[in-house]
Amino acid sequence: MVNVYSTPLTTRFRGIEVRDGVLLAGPAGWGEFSPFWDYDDAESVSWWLAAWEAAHVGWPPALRTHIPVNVTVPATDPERAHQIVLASGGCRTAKVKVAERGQGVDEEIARLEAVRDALGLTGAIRIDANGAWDVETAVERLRLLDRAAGGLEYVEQPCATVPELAEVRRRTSVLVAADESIRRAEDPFAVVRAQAADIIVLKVQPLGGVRACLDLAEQVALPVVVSSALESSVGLAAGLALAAALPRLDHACGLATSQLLVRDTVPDPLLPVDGMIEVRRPVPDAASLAATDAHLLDPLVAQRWEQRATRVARLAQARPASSGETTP
Ligand SMILES: O=C(O)CCC(=O)C1=CC=C[C@@H](O)[C@@H]1C(=O)O
Ligand SMILES: [Mg+2]
Repeated sequence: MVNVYSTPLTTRFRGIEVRDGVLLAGPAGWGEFSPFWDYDDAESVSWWLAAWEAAHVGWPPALRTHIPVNVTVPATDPERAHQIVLASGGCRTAKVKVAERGQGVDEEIARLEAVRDALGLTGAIRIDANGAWDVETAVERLRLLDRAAGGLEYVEQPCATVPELAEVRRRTSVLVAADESIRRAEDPFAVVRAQAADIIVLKVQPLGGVRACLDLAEQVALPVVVSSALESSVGLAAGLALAAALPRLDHACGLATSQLLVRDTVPDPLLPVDGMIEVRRPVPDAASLAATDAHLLDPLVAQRWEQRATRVARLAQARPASSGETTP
């Protein structure tokens, strides 16, 4: 039986209210395999490779001991957004979700004003539209939201496609970060060729592991923000390992998302203190595994994960290995 975890989220995020996934223990430590349910088996192979690397290979040496992180503010009302920032463990950067279906610009402005109020004048605010805007909407919204925030550090994935990102980047002074255009792209270098981004967001699981991300960062040669895929602390540790191993790290990382989970899979979750998370690798124990055990909470979900992990592991084994890679 594999370890399947499940936990409610404190606030609805990315359209989901529960986070679940598989935890693997191997000779190098624990790994997490938790592709969102909208990723099919083929797209989930890179998530499997990241978990396999964590459990069987381990990560390159850390160059730093603490990583500055952003608090992640879901598309919630201003009062709650304010509270989330104040309760963030001293984060000096906030990433605020915008472009939520059913919400309008007034709600976004109110959210950003509340976040600025909670952060004070010196904090940084970034926003993430998850590709929801067309170019005209992006240019217009950025003008309003930049003002409401008292200055934006950057906008993450304002539009869906690379040409659109490039056009937004040309037409606004707000810096543009690429997320989905890197992690879900056939060709992550299209962003570079089109000069479509100032910053790239790297997520360890969708990009196939810490080493794969380090290689990508080297080749892309743009500033990097390491962000989570909303994992439990077992998966977050891989993001921290990447942030710690990057030769350069100029921005806070999106790794404080254990704060969005009602329960974590380890007794000592990766949470910020003074806006930084310590680079370490927490280990699940019997109590934390039992408290999040999907076999007890939702046996059907546990079964779906076991089947999914088996299918995706098979696909991972069947794929041709790239040169120098340790294969599962
Ligand atoms: O970057 C952060 O602050 C936290 C992670 C985060 O925002 C995301 C994690 C996983 C899925 C995404 O919808 C979302 C993102 O788009 O960056
Ligand atoms: Mg994003």
